[in-house]
Amino acid sequence: MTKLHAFTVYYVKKARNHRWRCSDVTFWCVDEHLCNQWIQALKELLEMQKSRPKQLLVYINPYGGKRQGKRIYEQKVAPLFSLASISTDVVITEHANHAKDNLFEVNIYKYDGVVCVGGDGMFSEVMHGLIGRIQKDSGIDQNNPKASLVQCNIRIGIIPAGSTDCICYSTVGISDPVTSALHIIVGDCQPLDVSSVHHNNMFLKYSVSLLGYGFYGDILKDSEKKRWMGPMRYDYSGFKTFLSHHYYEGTIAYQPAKHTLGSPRDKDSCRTGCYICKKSEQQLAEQHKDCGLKHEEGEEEWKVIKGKFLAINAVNMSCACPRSPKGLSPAAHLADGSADLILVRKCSRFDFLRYLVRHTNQDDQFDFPFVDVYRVKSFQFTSKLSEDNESNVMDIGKKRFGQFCRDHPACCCNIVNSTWNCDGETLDSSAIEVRVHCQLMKLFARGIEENCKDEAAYSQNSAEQLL
Ligand SMILES: CCCCCCCCCCCCC/C=C/[C@@H](O)[C@H](COP(=O)(O)O)NC(C)=O
Ligand SMILES: Nc1ncnc2c1ncn2[C@@H]1O[C@H](COP(=O)(O)OP(=O)(O)O)[C@@H](O)[C@H]1O
Ligand SMILES: [Ca+2]
Repeated sequence: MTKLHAFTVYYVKKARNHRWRCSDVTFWCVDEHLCNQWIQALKELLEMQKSRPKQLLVYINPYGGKRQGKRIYEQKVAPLFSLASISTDVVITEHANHAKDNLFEVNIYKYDGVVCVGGDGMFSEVMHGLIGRIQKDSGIDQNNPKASLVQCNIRIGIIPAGSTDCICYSTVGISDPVTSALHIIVGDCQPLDVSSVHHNNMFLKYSVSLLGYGFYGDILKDSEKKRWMGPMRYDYSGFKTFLSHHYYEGTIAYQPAKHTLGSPRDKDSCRTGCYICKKSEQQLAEQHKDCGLKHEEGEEEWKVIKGKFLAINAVNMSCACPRSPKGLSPAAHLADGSADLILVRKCSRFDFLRYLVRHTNQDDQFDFPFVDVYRVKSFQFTSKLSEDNESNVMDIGKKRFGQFCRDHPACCCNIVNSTWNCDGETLDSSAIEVRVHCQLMKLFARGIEENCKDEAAYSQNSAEQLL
């Protein structure tokens, strides 16, 4: 009978398996003044949330994964952004490198973040654009492998719409567009280590997830020809590569990561608020403070390993994905300034299969005599082919390996090199120099949250956050 006044509050509701959903509740009352007071108070509270983005630059790869990027963004993400009063500039990419090139042209500083809708390859492109742009604007030469790179404070949000979506899964705990959109809206921030990859004093790429030679390099190379198959191409090429059972000879030199507290065989993994990553953040801040007195990194010890390898994988994060929920290195940290270097030596097909299967169950994939894992802050790799030509792996910077393969007689090229898979894109050189840059960039994420024991009680209590 009486006139009612109302307002609706939208909030995040946590569901199972790290999934977030948007829910709403409407409040009614008869007193108009009281209702307005509530609205005003809530608006002021929201205004105080300084970490929430107001303006975003969005890149959509319409051809990633199952080619659903545009639909996913328009139907699931854009309505949430507008509900949260976020304004967006949207670019639908027309070709590879469109997003990357665009980031060198636009005024990136007017945005609170960049969103990429696509897979790991698309994320990689946006990250290269953003990190490259910041270095350019700061006068840093990316070709110098020893350069101290400038941290990028413009956060990247990943709306998963690719094939593997390992970076999203490893930083959020699930590949789900709505969950990722909500992490962007509430303004989460997760720092991330980035590896730089050089060859011969020339910058090649950055990597945040997997740098893989041998098995994962060969899968990627074969699967690129099968793009029309969509995400299935990795199963097809994976099976084919497994049967081919190629191994590669080479030398690895690495510098152990002595600054971090963890080890790759730890039972605990990196979770929201991880103290090992916090410790690295403190060390980084101290380094920035007394940068004049910085100790020479190059002086520290190098360990050298020669051998025949089925796979060489360097991962900056666990690389968990729906295919392997605990990932390639379950105890790797998102932001500790180190990478886990996994060496799988020549072994039988059966043993290699046992190793692969352990990525999908609870057994320890490092507990094999032919698998070694090291936590490193930098490493170099040279294949046997290049080595025969040039001798000292420690001096790869001075030499010109690229020349060798092209000039080599065709007859030997069957036993040649594999290629590096760098976050889902192939590299042209096999000889590379890699260095981990602690927390070089930031994501709209908070790492994987600890599983709650009582999920039912959880969703009723503190788990809700105002939109
Ligand atoms: C019985 C056999 C079991 C096989 C389990 C093997 C574990 C699979 C672990 C995959 C780790 C993938 C790391 C992520 C790589 C992506 O950057 C890349 C590119 O992803 P994108 O296509 O851009 O989404 N994907 C691949 C397969 O190379
Ligand atoms: N419009 C486009 N046309 C063709 N390729 C594109 C386009 N936009 C982006 N790309 C490239 O597609 C590659 C793969 O995209 P990604 O979104 O990672 O999908 P997937 O996970 O299926 O590999 C990226 O390396 C990116 O550079
Ligand atoms: Ca790391």
